[in-house]
Amino acid sequence: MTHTHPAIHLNRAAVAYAGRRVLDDFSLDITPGERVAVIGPSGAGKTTLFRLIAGLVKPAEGEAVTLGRDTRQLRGRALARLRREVGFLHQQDNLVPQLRVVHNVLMGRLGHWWLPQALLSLLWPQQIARARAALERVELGDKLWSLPDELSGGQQQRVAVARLVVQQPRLVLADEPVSALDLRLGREIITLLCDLAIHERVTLVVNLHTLDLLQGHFERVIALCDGRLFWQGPPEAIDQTLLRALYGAEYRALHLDEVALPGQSADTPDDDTRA
Ligand SMILES: Nc1ncnc2c1ncn2[C@@H]1O[C@H](COP(=O)(O)OP(=O)(O)OP(=O)(O)O)[C@@H](O)[C@H]1O
Repeated sequence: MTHTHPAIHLNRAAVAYAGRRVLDDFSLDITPGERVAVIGPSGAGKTTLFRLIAGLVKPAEGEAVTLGRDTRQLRGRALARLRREVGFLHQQDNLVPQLRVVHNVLMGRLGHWWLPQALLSLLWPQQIARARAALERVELGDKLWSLPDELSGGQQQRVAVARLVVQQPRLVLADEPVSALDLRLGREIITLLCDLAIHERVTLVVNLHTLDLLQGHFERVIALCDGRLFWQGPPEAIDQTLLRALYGAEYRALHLDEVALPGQSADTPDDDTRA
């Protein structure tokens, strides 16, 4: 199926909390299947941007259209349909600790099931083969019956990716999905997300604090500062001058001068360079 409209269309959108604007005059188009990283200093509005795209907050001004639906108009069933088509991945707490991995993965199907099937699945998981296949894709096929607490942080994030696999969303919004992981594990998760985006033609938007992971994964980077679009372009165009201007006082504290940027091929780690 071809989608003629952009996956995300923001037109001069503004978001305010208690009268204070935290996103302003924000225009952005993201095409279906595009892989985009969102960067910027603390408090720049990155999470708010994700909430706007997901329809969790409405624009105070301008418009926000996600997967062809104007989020200002969305209620009831239309909102539920959008939720089914948008997959989320957070920094942590993606899994329900009381539920075994198989149930957590199959929660990705909840939006597709009728209530009786969802309830039945809690007693005896429906579509175990589907859950197992998704877990094998993230190399956790042997953890079907484990509890989340029995898994490492990296494994828990991979289970959350397996849940996205069974959900089959058209758009994945990943808000700091690797901030709690070390660089190697973070790279694994970003690679899995990008593989999902490439093979299933899912649009992927990732709020990324670990700038070393821009290398080889994303087609476009969007930089936010003070609630506005500060810069956008290909990862290779990012240099230290841009990072210093974008992050200001945080530049040194975050050791951004040590980041391996995509444009500095001599210093970049040996990594997957598909994009
Ligand atoms: N629910 C809320 N009520 C009031 N203010 C909020 C709320 N959520 C966020 N803010 C404020 O909006 C601004 C943008 O916050 P947001 O979480 O979008 O930034 P961010 O770029 O994701 O930051 P970080 O990288 O630190 O997570 C901040 O000043 C924040 O304090």
